[in-house]
Amino acid sequence: MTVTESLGALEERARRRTGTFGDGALIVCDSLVRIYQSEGVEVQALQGLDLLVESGELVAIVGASGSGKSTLLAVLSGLDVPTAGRVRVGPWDLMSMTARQRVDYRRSMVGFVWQQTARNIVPYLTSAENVAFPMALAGMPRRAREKRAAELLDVLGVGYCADRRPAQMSGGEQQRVAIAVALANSPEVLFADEPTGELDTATSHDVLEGLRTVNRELGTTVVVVTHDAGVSEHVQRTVAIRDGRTSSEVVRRTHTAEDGTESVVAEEYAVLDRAGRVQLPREYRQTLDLVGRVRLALESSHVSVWPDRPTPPRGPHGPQTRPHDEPPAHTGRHAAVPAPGTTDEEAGR
Ligand SMILES: Nc1ncnc2c1ncn2[C@@H]1O[C@H](COP(=O)(O)OP(=O)(O)OP(=O)(O)O)[C@@H](O)[C@H]1O
Repeated sequence: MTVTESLGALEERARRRTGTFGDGALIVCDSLVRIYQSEGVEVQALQGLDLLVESGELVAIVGASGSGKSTLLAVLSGLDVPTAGRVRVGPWDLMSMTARQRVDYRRSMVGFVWQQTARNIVPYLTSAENVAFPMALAGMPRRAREKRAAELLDVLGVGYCADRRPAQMSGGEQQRVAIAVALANSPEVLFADEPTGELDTATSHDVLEGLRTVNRELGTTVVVVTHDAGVSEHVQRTVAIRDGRTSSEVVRRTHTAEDGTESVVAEEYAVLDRAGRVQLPREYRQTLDLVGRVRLALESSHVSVWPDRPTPPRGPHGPQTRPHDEPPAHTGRHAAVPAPGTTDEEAGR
């Protein structure tokens, strides 16, 4: 098959592609924008953020202070409404929910663990009573809620804390009890906002492992927002947010060698957003001196990016074959970035 034929086949496939962004995903954030007005100044906390989370995933969202993590979680938890975009969690459209639906969503679909333990658990109740409390509000009979509270505390490895009040437990134990409280009414999704923010490294490890156990054993989808760089060891996928957009992802997979030995392989990806934008890592840009504009070339299996430097003349006296480190001659498939004529409207934004 020639390169031209193969590109034609790719283009035909692209034309046939249908469906809405995020079909089938449990959580869909599509071009989310959140603008705050503060003393006459506009702050764009989310700048067209795209994110998909599948049912059953354990995902960490990381990013520097101010990158938009808490804003995203406030939107996903139904506490805040974005300025523009589309956001759906399961069957719930978070852009158009009524106040009543928002309460139902927060009671039945999602659970929360916050950084401040005092926000998660009531100080004068024991751990077992704390976990049973949301079940009592939901009308579950006493025996059933006592049984479920004991089971959840066991799953989180804090069964021995059942009769203790928060002041009689360490910060890590309190956060694991908080996870059990959040799971009391069997939410499909658990959101955790900096759950290890006030903990030391060893205790943080226990809390993150608690989230992993919940994901594995109860099948709950977990989204954890954190500064904690060590989090990627505990999750399948780490999504990095920069300037209110997803910028890169690290995916961890278990690789089984021919002799049966298993190892975990972490691969880093750049994120291609809905408008086709991708952020090149700084070290790539510096190494190849990519500044201002670059040339793109569509190949049969990949896209290459070339520095914008003059290429040697071609023709009867020029090189007949293309050296390995030069872009191919212009075929109409090259473009400066952004691609000429590609407006935001055309990109569907
Ligand atoms: N209520 C608000 N009013 C005005 N600006 C806000 C408000 N909330 C957040 N911002 C701004 O939006 C941007 C994103 O904030 P956000 O709290 O989402 O970031 P973050 O990544 O969670 O940061 P941190 O890790 O420090 O909590 C920041 O510039 C912040 O100052």
